[in-house]
Amino acid sequence: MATTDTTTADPRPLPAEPPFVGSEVGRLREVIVHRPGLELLRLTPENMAELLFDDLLWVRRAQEEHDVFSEVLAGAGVKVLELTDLLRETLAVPQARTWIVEQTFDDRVQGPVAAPVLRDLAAAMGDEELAELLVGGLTRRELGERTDEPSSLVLHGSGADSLVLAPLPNHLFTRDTSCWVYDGVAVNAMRMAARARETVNYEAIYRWHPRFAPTTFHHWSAGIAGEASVEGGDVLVLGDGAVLVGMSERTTAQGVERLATRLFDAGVADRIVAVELPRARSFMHLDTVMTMVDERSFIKYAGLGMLPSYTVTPGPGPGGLNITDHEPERMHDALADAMGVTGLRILAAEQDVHAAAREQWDDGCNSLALAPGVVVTYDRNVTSNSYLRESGIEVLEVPGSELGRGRGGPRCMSCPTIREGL
Ligand SMILES: NC(=O)NCCC[C@H](N)C(=O)O
Repeated sequence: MATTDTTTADPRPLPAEPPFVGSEVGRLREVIVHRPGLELLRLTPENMAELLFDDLLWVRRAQEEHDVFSEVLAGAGVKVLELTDLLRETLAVPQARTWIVEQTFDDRVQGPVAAPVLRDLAAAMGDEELAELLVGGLTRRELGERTDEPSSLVLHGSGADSLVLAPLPNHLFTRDTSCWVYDGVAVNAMRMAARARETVNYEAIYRWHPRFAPTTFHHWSAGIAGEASVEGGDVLVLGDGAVLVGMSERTTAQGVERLATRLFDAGVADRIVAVELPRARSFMHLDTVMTMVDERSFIKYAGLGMLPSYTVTPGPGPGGLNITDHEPERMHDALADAMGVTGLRILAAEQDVHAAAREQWDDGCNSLALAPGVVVTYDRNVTSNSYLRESGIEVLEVPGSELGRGRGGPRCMSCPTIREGL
C-alpha cells in the first residue's frame, strides 16, 4: 500500500552557528580570507612603504597563490568566507551602507567640499562596485570619470592620478584587523594609519552581515576609536581560558589591559601571558616569530631568544589586575603554566643565522594550524618545513612568492571565526 509522507519541511533557515574560537590549534571550521585584488594594483615604488609593503606584487600570480591557499583550506573541510563577499552582502543592508559611507568619507579627511560628493557617488553605486571601491580605493581621475569634479582645494592641489580614497592592500592579512577570542571578537584599532579604515569594514560586517548579526557574541574592543591598539597577529588563543599576547610594534600595554579586563569581566578567560617583543618591522607581530602547531608545541624563530613576560590575572576590585613578572629565561615556563602543561616543545630549526633570518623574514614561523599537528605554511621555507615534518607535524605547503611580499604568511592571511577548543 502506498504511504504518504505527511511531514512538512520547516521553511525557516537554520540559525547561524555562533562564532567561537576555542584554541589556536583545535580543528579549524570557518575562516575569513581576502583574495588580493585592485588594492594591490595601486601599489607603486613610491607608496609601497607607506602602505606597509616591502615590494610590488605580480597581482595575478598573487591571486593564483591565494586561490591555492583557499583550496587547501576548503579541502580540509574549512568553510572559507571571502571578505569582499561579506562586505558586498553587508552593503545590501541599508543601515550598514549608510554607516560605512559616513565613516569612510569624512569632511575631516577628504575636506568639506569633496567628502559630500564622494558620499553621493558611493551612495549611488551598486553593492559590488562600492565594495570594490572601499577596498581598492579611488583616484582623482576615476572620480572625474564618474562625476563632475567639485571645486575642492584638496583635489585641486593633488595630481591627476593621486588617490582620493586610499586602497587597503593589507586587507589581505585578515588576521590582524579583527580577532576572535573564545566567544567574542576584538575589532581592532590599528596602529598604522594605512590600516585604520580596515576596521570600519569589519565593524560593519560583524554588526550587520546575516552571518554574524543574528548571533550573540562579546565585543572585546571599543569600536574604531581609542588609543589602545591590539592586532590579531599578536593574539594567540591558547585554550581553556588562557591567552598569549605579544606587546609589539603594533600591540600596546594599554591594548592588552583593555582586552584583559573585558575577557576577565565576562569570565571567558582568567590568564593572559604578555610577552615583550622587540619593536621591529621583521617582528611586527608575535605570529611572525612564534606560532602554535599542536597542543604543546610552538615553532619559534631561533633568533628570537627568550623575552621578558608577564602573567596577568584578575585582581581585586572591578577591572583590577594582578601582574606577575617573569625574567626572560622563564618565558617558556610561564607559557606552560598558563597552558597547564608540564613543558612546551619549542621547535626552532637548526640552520645558520643568515638562513634562519631569511626564513623568518619570509614567514617561516607563521604557520596556520588546521588541527593539532596539521599546519599550512609557505613552500619557500624549506628548512623550517622539513624540520616541522621531522618533528611529526603534517605540513601542507602553499606558494607564497608574491603573497609574502607584504610580510605575512598563512596565519596572517586567515581570521578564524569557528575553531574548536582542545
Ligand atoms: N600578523 C601579521 O604579521 N600580519 C602581517 C601584516 C603585514 C602588513 N603588511 C602590515 O605591515 O601590517
